[in-house]
Amino acid sequence: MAVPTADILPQEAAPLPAPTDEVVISVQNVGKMYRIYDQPQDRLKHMLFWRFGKHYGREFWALRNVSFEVRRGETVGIIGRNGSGKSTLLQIIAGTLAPTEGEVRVKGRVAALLELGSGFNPEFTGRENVYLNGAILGLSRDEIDARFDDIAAFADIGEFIDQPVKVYSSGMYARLAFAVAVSLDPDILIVDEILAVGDLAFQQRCATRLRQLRDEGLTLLYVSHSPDSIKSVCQNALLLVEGKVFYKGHAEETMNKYLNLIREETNAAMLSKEAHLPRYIPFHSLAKAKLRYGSGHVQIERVELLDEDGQFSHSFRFGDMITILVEFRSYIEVNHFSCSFLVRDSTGVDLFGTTTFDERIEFPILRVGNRGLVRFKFLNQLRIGNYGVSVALNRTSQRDYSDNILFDQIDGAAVFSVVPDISRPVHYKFFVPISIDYEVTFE
Ligand SMILES: Nc1ncnc2c1ncn2[C@@H]1O[C@H](COP(=O)(O)OP(=O)(O)OP(=O)(O)O)[C@@H](O)[C@H]1O
Repeated sequence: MAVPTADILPQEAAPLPAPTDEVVISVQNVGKMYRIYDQPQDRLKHMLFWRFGKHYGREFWALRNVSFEVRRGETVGIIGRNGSGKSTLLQIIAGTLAPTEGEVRVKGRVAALLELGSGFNPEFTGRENVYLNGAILGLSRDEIDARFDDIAAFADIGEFIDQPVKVYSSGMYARLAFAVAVSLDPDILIVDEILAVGDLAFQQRCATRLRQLRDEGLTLLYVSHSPDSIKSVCQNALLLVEGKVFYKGHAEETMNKYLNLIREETNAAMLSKEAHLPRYIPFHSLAKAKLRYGSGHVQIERVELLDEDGQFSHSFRFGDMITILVEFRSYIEVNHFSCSFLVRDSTGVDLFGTTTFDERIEFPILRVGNRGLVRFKFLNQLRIGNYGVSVALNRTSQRDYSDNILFDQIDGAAVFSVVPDISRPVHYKFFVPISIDYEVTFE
């Protein structure tokens, strides 16, 4: 078997180049208002009479009081529910939409991959659009000539490059748009969901390219609905809720806030069906954990990592048995209790884990004041690196999780590292036991 060469081996996330202090995007108190008309004739009336101070229709603020700064070399993900204002914000920063109020300042050459249909002239061929976009970004014909083959190779759309863009499928369009944007050396790249339309191989190529550009110091704004995709590409992230910045921080923290928000909404809906339960019990123990959420009806009291000898440890080798110990206490009576864990890599991407419910373990009914513990034991098959463990307590009895209540979840409840063991290299993210069989024919 060919041994993978070092350059294709995934490395432990190298420290990213620190963003400089230079602010390249400054968004100050930005708001975007749309007027919503209940009757079609109100639009006309508004156009005719607003000058005289008479307004028709309702104001709807897609964005309001949005302020933040992005430094050169920073990679910022933007997440939020449908309609939270992500695309509006990107369009305002890209300069294709004017804000109703506030100010945006952008320094440097910007390439924007916004929604399908923007950026290319549909009547021109792919080739002509490449030259058009290059010219808009300030490149000379020679400079574009020098890059054209790379762009065509990355887009990989064959003879369609000489067809008008209007006959492209959405995937082809996205391929060419991405290839053009990343090949023209922008200082700032703005990417909306557009990548989601390409096939999986293309999405992976895009993600690899974005990481490469990020490591070379590109400033990136990246909208996606996938927390994992944001965590793997961005250092920091913004969470938009109803047109406002709800949180800005490290990408993993922001994604946790986002998932938390969704879980809290689901929890509130679920708890409202169970009128006998208090809505929320304040956390008593481990309460300082930063990324903790849930209803508090059952609470995590302690999380420890143990080695084979039952000793506390935060450092393991390949092949070691690791035990995650979770102690909990119940503040209500609970039927269908379940405990789960999840291991994440150093960029926050979820790797593996399970729930006692999925493993078909049935707990007795917990009574008020009951304490208990769960030990998850697994053989460490991870490569060298740092890992975080999230732990959660739930109520679940349905296979589709439709009655799920999240009692308590602590992200990063424990951390550990896997240290080198030269006798057993692990080339990719983790190893799974593999049986190998071979045949050699001798002539
Ligand atoms: N031209 C418009 N007129 C009226 N309302 C609009 C207009 N464009 C956008 N909106 C509204 O502004 C809000 C924000 O829209 P936007 O497309 O920015 O959200 P988003 O977070 O990108 O959503 P998604 O995840 O669905 O793409 C939505 O409620 C949308 O309906």
